[in-house]
Amino acid sequence: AQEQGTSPFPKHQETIKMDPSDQKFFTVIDYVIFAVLLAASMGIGLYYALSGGRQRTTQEFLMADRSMGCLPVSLSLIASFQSAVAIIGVPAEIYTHGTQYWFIGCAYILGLFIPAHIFIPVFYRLRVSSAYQYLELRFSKAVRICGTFTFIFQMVIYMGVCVYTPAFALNAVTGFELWGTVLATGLVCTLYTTLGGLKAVIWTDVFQTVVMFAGQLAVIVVGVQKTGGVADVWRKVWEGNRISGLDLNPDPTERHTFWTLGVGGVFLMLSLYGVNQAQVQRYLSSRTEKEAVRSCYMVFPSLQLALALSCVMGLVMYQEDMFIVCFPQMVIYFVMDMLHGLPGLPGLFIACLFSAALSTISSAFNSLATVTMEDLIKPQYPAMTEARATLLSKVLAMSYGLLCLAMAYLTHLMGDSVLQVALKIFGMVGGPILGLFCLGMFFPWANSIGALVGLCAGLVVAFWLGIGSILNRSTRPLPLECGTNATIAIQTAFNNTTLSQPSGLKRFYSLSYMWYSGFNCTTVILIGLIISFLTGPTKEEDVMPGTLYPLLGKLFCFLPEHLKKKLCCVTPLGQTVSERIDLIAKNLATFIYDVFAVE
Ligand SMILES: O=C(O)CCCC[C@@H]1SC[C@@H]2NC(=O)N[C@@H]21
Ligand code: NA
Repeated sequence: AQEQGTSPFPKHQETIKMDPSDQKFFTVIDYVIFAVLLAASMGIGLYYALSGGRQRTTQEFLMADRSMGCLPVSLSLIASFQSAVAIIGVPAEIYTHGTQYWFIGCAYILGLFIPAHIFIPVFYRLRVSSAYQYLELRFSKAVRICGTFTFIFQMVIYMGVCVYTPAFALNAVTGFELWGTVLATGLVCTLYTTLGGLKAVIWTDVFQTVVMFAGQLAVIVVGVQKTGGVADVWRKVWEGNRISGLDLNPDPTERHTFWTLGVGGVFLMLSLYGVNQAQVQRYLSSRTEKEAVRSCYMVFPSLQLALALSCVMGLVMYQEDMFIVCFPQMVIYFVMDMLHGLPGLPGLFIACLFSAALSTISSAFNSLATVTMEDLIKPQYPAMTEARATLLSKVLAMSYGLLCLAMAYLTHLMGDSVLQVALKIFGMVGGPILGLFCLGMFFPWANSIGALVGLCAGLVVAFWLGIGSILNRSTRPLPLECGTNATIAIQTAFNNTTLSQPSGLKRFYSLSYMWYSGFNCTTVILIGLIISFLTGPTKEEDVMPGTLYPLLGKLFCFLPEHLKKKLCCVTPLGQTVSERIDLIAKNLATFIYDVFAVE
């Protein structure tokens, strides 16, 4: 095959393992492009380490001096949760299950509108550095600590998946050195995050997002051009009935429908773009609240573009009639097959893959260092000097970097579809955290005990559901196209035996993973409210001003005033904390004056 200059991949190959000896994939220029990506990221890190305040304060290292504009913040918001998992996992999803997943784009409307008008104003006016400080202001220190540890748990696992995915996929197809890549990526990322702080993380995210879009676009252009044009791609895709229509099936155990993606996806988006520290930190690093809201709006078009690029990539792949086993590596297999012989393009795609990974794990490192510093260490050592605090933050970023490499190895053992693993993590852990914040912001009666018990119960139910679904996975048949002729025969036989509709607990376990965020968020709120009412609900006037959002007041705006007053809080969000404190101080002063004056 090499002689004829055709693709080095045999067609209809049963196994995908390529002979790693033929390193013909990468010419020198490809390695150069990959090296340039790492060097440029490193350069930005060094620039911010040696310029501005030279990262001497935690305000600069962790909050970028709250001086950022909406453009870099919005691109950084995209990059934080658009990793190699999406670049590899979404095309694989479209290839194997059709375009149903694209409907998650409908969740982006409310998924960004609600953060822009509810979560950002509350967090911004409280002038916190970490989202979990809100939990202490609204509830208690214990709730804040539990929220922080839950977030750390979620991001550490997610980081491992993000580092491991590109390296493992590349190694499986091209023999690209696995642990060398994991080490190189992890170290470069740890270095520029530790040296340059949030400013470096945001500006490398901007650069890496551009590389990410460029790489995906290149693959699509070459793919369409090789097929002979858009019309041919469309015809093949249509014939292979990859274009799935609007599936309005209300069954919550149906994996992907308009409801699980369009509605369940809203809760997933809120858990990420509403209350996840990585995103909240970016909102808080904006120079004004308006700038933060604008950056949230600007995320919408770029997120739709990112979704469209990865979905179209899955469709372009489909025109190849190669039957290969479906797993994340297949995308690399397809891309390497297609870009073969075009010097520089395989390198560009590798750079795209690692840009996606680097931009996500650097955001994870930085947000983990921030919450560890702000929520766990500073409250214990209030007298710590700024210099020591900044040094400690850098040590934390470094240690999270090394921990992430260890997590990468753990991912090796997971094996599920990486997109599913990532979304399940968000659902199982991000969902309860979202519930905790909603409990605090929308329900004034919620108290600390209710919040604590609600969070713990929510996590227990979430893990019961998540692990139960893995253990009880009725070996759902792989879609037909993903196998060789032999497996297709078996699948057809299997499909004919109508799967007995699971009942009871089995039905619970087969809940679509896209509903995990919504389900777990609701569990935390319900249990939190029940416990709060049982242990004495908080009175609205006792709640720290600025930590409530009158959602219920707005939802029930049609109710008569006296009912509304009783039923839900109507504290106008407009009052900033300082105004409310002044009001309380003035009332207190008058009260004291009255007392003594009488004397
Ligand atoms: O790419 C990843 O690392 C995680 C998978 C995508 C996470 C969610 S899906 C909806 C939203 N759109 C994105 O691009 N990321 C988030
Ligand atoms: Na990313």
